[in-house]
Amino acid sequence: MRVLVTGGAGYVGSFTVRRLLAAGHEVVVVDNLSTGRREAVRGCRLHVVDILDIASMGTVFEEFHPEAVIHFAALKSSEESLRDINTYFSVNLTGTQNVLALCARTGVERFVFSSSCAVYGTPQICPVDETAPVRPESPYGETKYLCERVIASYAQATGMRYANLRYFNAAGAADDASLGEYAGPASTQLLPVAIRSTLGLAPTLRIFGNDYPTTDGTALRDYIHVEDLAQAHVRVLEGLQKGSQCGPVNLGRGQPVSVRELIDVLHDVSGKETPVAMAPRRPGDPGLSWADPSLALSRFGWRAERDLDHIVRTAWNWHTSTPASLE
Ligand SMILES: O=c1ccn([C@@H]2O[C@H](COP(=O)(O)OP(=O)(O)O[C@H]3O[C@H](CO)[C@H](O)[C@H](O)[C@H]3O)[C@@H](O)[C@H]2O)c(=O)[nH]1
Repeated sequence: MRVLVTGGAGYVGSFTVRRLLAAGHEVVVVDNLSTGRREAVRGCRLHVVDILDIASMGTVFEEFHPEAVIHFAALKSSEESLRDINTYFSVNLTGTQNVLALCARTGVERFVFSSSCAVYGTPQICPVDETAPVRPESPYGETKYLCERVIASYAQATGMRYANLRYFNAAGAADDASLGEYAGPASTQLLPVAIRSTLGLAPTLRIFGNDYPTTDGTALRDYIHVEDLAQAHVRVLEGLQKGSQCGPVNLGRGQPVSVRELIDVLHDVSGKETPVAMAPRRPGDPGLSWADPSLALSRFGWRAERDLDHIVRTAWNWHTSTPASLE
């Protein structure tokens, strides 16, 4: 298949591109390199174009004539979105509308969207499945849900097949440390922040909240290895080709892990102590959020294969062997 990947120089995007190429697909990447890295794209063409620049995007679509689009390009911090609502709606929503308009114009048949568990906000029941009410708690989560709706409308009008993949907490790196996340000092994600503190590159790791209704009082999340996420994109894309049609699909391991547990595994992997201090809950953070991933298994035969130890070990190896990943 000819697959156009927006945001293919980013974290999950670059792993997905690598797997698409390995599966024999023809891939073109569009990325404005605002957070993505040129060096993360190997073996296919990279167009440095912004999804808000519809004229340049149109040229790429007309030259390449993709049969499928995987759309990653977006801003992804709930916290930042509270401070910059306009930019989030512009990049995430208007950007997605631009991509969809071009898909409709050029007859793209399959569309896979990078959505988020943020659409659920604080789930009332965990594990949360795709029938749960949608209640985003940040402009970021709101944009992801609105994009899902716009995609459904386009699909209804054009017959395009689609899937909205709701990721839980993406983490980890390649087994051979050849690819991973670039998590600069502004990153707020638990694992890179914890690794930074463990290496003495940042002050004490603050644990946001120890009064949640969990066994150790810290918040529960569903960490999923980036290679498993990448594999899911390829599986879903190929599944859509065979005729299955789908709206939202959770991508998680279905295993709740507390902040404390993750720090303990990091200790086992690194052999070092992570300096920690308790801090108040972070505003907007759900205490508990983990997936029921059974729909991805029944519809697409996909399930996560890598465990928490693998996630933490590959992240540690990547960040310690690639210091630029933390700069
Ligand atoms: O320094 C830190 C950073 C995080 N945490 C805790 O660790 C857990 C995970 O936090 P992350 O920031 O790693 O992840 P979130 O679950 O907050 O965010 C994830 O889900 C969001 C949607 O809700 C977005 O999709 C985001 O990109 C994705 O990383 C949370 O309980 C958080 O409070 C800490 O205790 N200390």
